[in-house]
Amino acid sequence: MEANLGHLQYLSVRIDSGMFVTKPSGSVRFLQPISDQHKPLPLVSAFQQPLRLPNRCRTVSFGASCYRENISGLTLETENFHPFDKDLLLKNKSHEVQPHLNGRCIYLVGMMGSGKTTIGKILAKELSYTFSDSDTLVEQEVGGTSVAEIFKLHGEGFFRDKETEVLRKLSLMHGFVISTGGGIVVRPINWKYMQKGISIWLDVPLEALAKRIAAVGTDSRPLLHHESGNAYTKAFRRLSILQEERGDAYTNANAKVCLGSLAAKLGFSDVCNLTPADIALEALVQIQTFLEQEDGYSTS
Ligand SMILES: Nc1ncnc2c1ncn2[C@@H]1O[C@H](COP(=O)(O)OP(=O)(O)O)[C@@H](O)[C@H]1O
Ligand SMILES: O=C(O)C1=C[C@@H](OP(=O)(O)O)[C@@H](O)[C@H](O)C1
Repeated sequence: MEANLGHLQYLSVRIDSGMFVTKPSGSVRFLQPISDQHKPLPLVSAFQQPLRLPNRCRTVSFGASCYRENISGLTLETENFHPFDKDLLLKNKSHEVQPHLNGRCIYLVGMMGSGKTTIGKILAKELSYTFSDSDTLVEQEVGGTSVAEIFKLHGEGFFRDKETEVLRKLSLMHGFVISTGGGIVVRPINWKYMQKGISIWLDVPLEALAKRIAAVGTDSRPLLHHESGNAYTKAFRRLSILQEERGDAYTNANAKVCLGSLAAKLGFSDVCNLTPADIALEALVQIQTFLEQEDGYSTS
């Protein structure tokens, strides 16, 4: 059962206060079916209002006004809850999605700095999958040589061949969340391997990518390392060119998390306000939508 949280809402339902959490879309989600077995309070009305705190943490105050009719006269009780627990939301969503994956691997694709590693690790933990990183596997294949060194010593073509070989091996595996290198999308053969699993594109605005990369430096990302200028400007300039060159290769992914749309949905003016947990949750929602379309299953 869901009720929209966009405005002050009045509900007229019988609920047990321990049975709901809020969804990032701004709706209330009941964790269990509501039934008389749970001995709920006879709830006459309830209201809730999303609050924006100065530290950007979203919380929801849920006021419940309950009239108990079994006592002589009416008793009014009002409580406030803070049910916005992202860990719980993530856990619930991954429990919903996990059985429908049938062990299929999840491939995260996106530009450098889009958060494939950060989000991939969260997804792997929540889905009880193993996290892997295609760049790390390439480095291992080349005797522990870093990606930057591989580019310097052998060139990009050599790196791309190793990347494809690593992907071929991964495509035979089950139960992995894989953070891929940003350029993996350019070779059609790589898509053939990724189609064994489910691919999800983290679509992040260039400004945010450049900010993140400027913060950590370009040493480990050889394709961004030549330009002059300050770290943000050179990252932004080079990322724009790469994005242009890659065209719409990322759109081959089965599902997409668009950070711009997600921020708007959650009421943020800037994608920088989105936490990795927000993004991981949205990734699971998008994977679920893909699976529903693919298999016709529904969790609702
Ligand atoms: N949602 C986020 N908000 C802020 N910084 C992030 C977010 N996701 C990732 N980062 C930071 O951006 C940088 C690149 O992230 P990473 O996960 O390594 O990206 P990728 O694997 O796609 O290259 C890291 O320093 C990481 O901490
Ligand atoms: O976009 C690219 O072509 C690359 C992205 C890098 O991975 P990340 O996306 O993990 O930074 C790495 O594979 C290599 O530096 C090339």
